[in-house]
Amino acid sequence: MTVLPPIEEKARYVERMFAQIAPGYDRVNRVMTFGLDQGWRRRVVEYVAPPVGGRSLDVGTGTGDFLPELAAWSRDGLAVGVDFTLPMMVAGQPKLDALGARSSHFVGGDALCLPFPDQTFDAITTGFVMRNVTDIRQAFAEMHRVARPGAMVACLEVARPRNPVIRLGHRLYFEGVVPWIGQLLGGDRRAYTYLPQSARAFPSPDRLADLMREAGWNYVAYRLYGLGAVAIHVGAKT
Ligand SMILES: C[S@@+](CC[C@H](N)C(=O)[O-])C[C@H]1O[C@@H](n2cnc3c(N)ncnc32)[C@H](O)[C@@H]1O
Repeated sequence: MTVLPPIEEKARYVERMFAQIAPGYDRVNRVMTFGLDQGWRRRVVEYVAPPVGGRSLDVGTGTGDFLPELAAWSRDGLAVGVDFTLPMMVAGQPKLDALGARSSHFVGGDALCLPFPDQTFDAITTGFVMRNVTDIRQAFAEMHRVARPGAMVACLEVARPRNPVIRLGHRLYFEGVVPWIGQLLGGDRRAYTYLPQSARAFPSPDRLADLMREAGWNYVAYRLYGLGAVAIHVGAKT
């Protein structure tokens, strides 16, 4: 049975879902990915290489898992996480407090209409967000608008392994086990049923690369990680 909402209800559905799972979100992520998710995020930040003193942006930041790494790279610069689900950012606030950095901030806002002027950021990241937006091309176009010339974007998202055996194992795990992990550790089976279903409906890595190009990004390329279960796409604003 599908739990995917109709497109016109998707944004509201997504916001409500993440508000509900916010307190257990990080815990479920670590368990569900066997602790690999933080390594993938570090790799994403390496790809965009925020310059010292520069400004970086994480779109759909959730609990702000990218922000400590972005802040570490830009040191006395600025790291901003934008999201439209307030409880996710509230759950992540202790991470920013622990940084003790005045230069990391959460901002409420929509990825499809970012609340920043043109050419503001030197580096842009986004992780596990594009599956949830109603218009992927528009989200990448907004990132392109707020990027300075020379800035890089990197996008971490789920993918479906190409090897048929791994693909089958991945499907059994993702569709059979993950919802139960979500129920046990996050208290919400439905949200973790949405996850594999939204992943199935998500464009292939090649198609996602095309959408980035159509949104204005140049030198778009991607690499697969986690036996092909996730992809990191990168692009540059020239
Ligand atoms: C799966 S979480 C990912 C959080 C974080 N990026 C990470 O790596 O863990 C997806 C996040 O995207 C946010 N999101 C989805 N659509 C959005 C939109 N249109 N504008 C802003 N945030 C959005 C959700 O609120 C949620 O916090």
